[in-house]
Amino acid sequence: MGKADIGLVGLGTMGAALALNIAEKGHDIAVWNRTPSVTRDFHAGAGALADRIVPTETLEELVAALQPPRAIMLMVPAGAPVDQQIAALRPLLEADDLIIDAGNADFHDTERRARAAAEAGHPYLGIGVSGGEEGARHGPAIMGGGPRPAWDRVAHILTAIAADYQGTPCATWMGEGGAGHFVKTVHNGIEYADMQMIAEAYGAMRDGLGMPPAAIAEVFARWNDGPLQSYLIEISATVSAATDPATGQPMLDVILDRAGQKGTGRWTAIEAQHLAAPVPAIEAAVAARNLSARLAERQVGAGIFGAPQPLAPEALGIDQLEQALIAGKVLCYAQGFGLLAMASEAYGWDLPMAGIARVWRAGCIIRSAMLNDMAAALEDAPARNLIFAPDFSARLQTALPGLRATVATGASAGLPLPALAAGLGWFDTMRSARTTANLIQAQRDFFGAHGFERVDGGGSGQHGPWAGHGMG
Ligand SMILES: NC(=O)C1=CN([C@@H]2O[C@H](COP(=O)(O)OP(=O)(O)OC[C@H]3O[C@@H](n4cnc5c(N)ncnc54)[C@H](OP(=O)(O)O)[C@@H]3O)[C@@H](O)[C@H]2O)C=CC1
Ligand SMILES: O=C(CO)[C@H](O)[C@H](O)COP(=O)(O)O
Repeated sequence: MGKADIGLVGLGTMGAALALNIAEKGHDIAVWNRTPSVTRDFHAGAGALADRIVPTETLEELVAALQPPRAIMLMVPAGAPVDQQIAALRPLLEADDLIIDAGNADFHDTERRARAAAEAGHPYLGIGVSGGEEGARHGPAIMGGGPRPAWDRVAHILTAIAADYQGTPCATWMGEGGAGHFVKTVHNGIEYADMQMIAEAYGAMRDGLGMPPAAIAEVFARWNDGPLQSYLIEISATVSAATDPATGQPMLDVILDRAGQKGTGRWTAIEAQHLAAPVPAIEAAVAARNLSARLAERQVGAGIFGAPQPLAPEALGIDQLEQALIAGKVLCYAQGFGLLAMASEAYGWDLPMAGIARVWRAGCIIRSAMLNDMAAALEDAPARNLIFAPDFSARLQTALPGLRATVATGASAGLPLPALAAGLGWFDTMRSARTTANLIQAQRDFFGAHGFERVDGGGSGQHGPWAGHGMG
């Protein structure tokens, strides 16, 4: 073999799968891992693809194995490991050699690294890759960010390895700097909300309707044949049907209810707050993961206040729950796309809103039938709130009664449905031509002389007849 087309650092779950995918698509790849035995084992297990893979044990060997101008992809944990790898590689590289961070990253880090690279005259890309191990192996969704010429240099490899949606590769350049990692972050924020809402429907079936996992699995499988068709509903059916080999119990019943998180949902909520973008369903999903971690405290709460009340079978129908999830899904995607639109404007990215929906149609964790219709709606009017697109306002009109019934019934019984309820609260505010923020303004003016605008005009900075009564 001559020099390899691309290099990869980090042969963990994602890196190993991506390397095999790249080799399978006919590109020679040189790989390096911090722990050399991992590289050796990976190469030994690569089967027929081993011929296209160059295992290396030092970064010098990795660099020497690559065709200049080189391109090296990092697939290591976010944060310090990425900075460490850039610092270790840069002195070994030539000016035009390209480093690509393909892991998840806080987009502020990507912006900082991209700035430093640009100042030194080096190309740098931050790309979001979604799809988990299976996606990385057979076709992920790829959200690129950084200088367009750098993207163009590797686009033929990235589009070759990406998922394919009816002939269109799910790999798109999103914009300069940290745009790709920002889009991936919001993807994950939506992922959190989508997963949480599905988990809430599971909770309503398990704790409200007293259904066993096998029956819940059948419901998820049925929903996956309808408007909710998606990877997350599909895998919810699969995991609900699984049995624990050790105990013979339903697998879900032996898994502790404490959810992990690596930080991307939290980044979404933080960025939304920075931009004053309202994404309460995503924030509720992040909070739900944080609450899940407080197991001992929740057990004290259960002891004092008691468990949720079971529901009578006629209190909540499975069809109503399905409608609740359809509405919830539209609402959390509308919030996510709203955040992307605000970020696009604030950071001057000109994000391709419909293109984002198109990239998410296959390969990624949030892939679903609905995304194709979202792409069409965003194509029509990229900055419009998704719930105002005729297709989605019609879906909401149909599904909202189910969401209202689910949230109301759940609240009466004490079933926690924080993301569905937050989605509904956002919707009901979005449809209020007059909210109650006039009272907030009066309160602010009373205690802090902050001023307000009047409905009959006169500009900002007007005051109520309570001047001098304020405390603040
Ligand atoms: N798992 C998933 O579903 C997805 C993960 N991602 C992102 O991909 C990236 C990799 O994740 P994943 O493959 O799951 O992680 P793994 O934990 O499976 O692998 C991590 C890899 O990074 C290496 N590594 C860890 N720390 C350092 C360091 N300080 N310096 C150099 N190498 C280091 C490890 O090497 P060693 O063998 O020596 O420990 C290993 O090869 C992360 O950014 C993650 O957020 C993105 C999409 C999906
Ligand atoms: O990026 C991903 C999927 O898109 C990773 O699987 C990520 O780790 C998921 O986030 P978390 O670990 O916080 O649940």
